[in-house]
Amino acid sequence: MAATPPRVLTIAGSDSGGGAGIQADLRTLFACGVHGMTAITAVTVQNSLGVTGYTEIPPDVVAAQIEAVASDIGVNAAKTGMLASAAIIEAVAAAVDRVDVGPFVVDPVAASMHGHQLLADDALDAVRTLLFPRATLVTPNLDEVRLITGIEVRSRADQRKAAEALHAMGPRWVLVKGGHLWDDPECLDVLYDGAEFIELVGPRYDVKHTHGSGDTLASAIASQLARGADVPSAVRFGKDFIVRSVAAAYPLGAGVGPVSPLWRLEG
Ligand SMILES: Nc1ncnc2c1ncn2[C@@H]1O[C@H](COP(=O)(O)OP(=O)(O)OP(=O)(O)O)[C@@H](O)[C@H]1O
Ligand SMILES: Cc1ncc(CO)c(N)n1
Repeated sequence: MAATPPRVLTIAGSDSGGGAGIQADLRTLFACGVHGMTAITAVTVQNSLGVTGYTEIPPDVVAAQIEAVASDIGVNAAKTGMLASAAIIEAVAAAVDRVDVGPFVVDPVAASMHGHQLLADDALDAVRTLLFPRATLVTPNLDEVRLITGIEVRSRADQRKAAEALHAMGPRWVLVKGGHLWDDPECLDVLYDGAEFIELVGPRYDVKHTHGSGDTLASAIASQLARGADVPSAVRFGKDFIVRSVAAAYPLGAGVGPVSPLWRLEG
């Protein structure tokens, strides 16, 4: 019998195309050698061309999934993805107050990469006031930064300004991802704890297939937090992991294919 691996809970939506959401999270957690568990918040109808609809899971069922795994299996770290509505965010915040989920990574997913909305407009305030103060780390992309802070990031200096504004909302650490800073020849993610900026620089690959990159990064980070790593070490691991996963991305369907953690399982 093998030892029980670290356990990570993802609180997120299902992507029927298998590229992002819960499916990307479980794939990444598996490749990172931890046990993945799920609290599903919504079921999206999605393929490589985009999202054509979704249905939300009742908030009490989302909370019950979190409590069921925490009370029996135990959670060494948790991450959130698509949360869909203010009511689901309220249920998640209340649940993580009731049970111990360990370090809590909040990826404030607002839209799919095709621009389809995955979070109700009136849920932004709940993200700011209920999720961020509970977060060990928040990992917004630049569109989410604009929605949450009103700051339009156009440069690396703007990324730092945005990190300060986000940190003032209460998370312990902020990671402002620079994937959408299209003019930057590199992909720079800025990590901030209220005192020090840490720059994580990676190559920018000229690939179309980057579906699920945010989910893969946040799950890889959570896998290391579950092993007891500190946040800068976990984020450095995550950055290396996503760079290799973008390099291993593959085409799928007629649209955008997923990044892939399969490189970690090969040879
Ligand atoms: N073309 C690329 N080449 C290398 N790294 C990339 C590329 N695009 C994004 N990344 C990296 O992937 C991670 C996710 O970044 P991004 O800003 O794209 O997040 P996201 O928009 O939340 O992702 P998603 O595509 O899942 O919505 C970051 O570490 C970013 O630097
Ligand atoms: C379910 C789901 N979560 C997250 C994203 C963002 O990548 C997506 N496209 N779909």
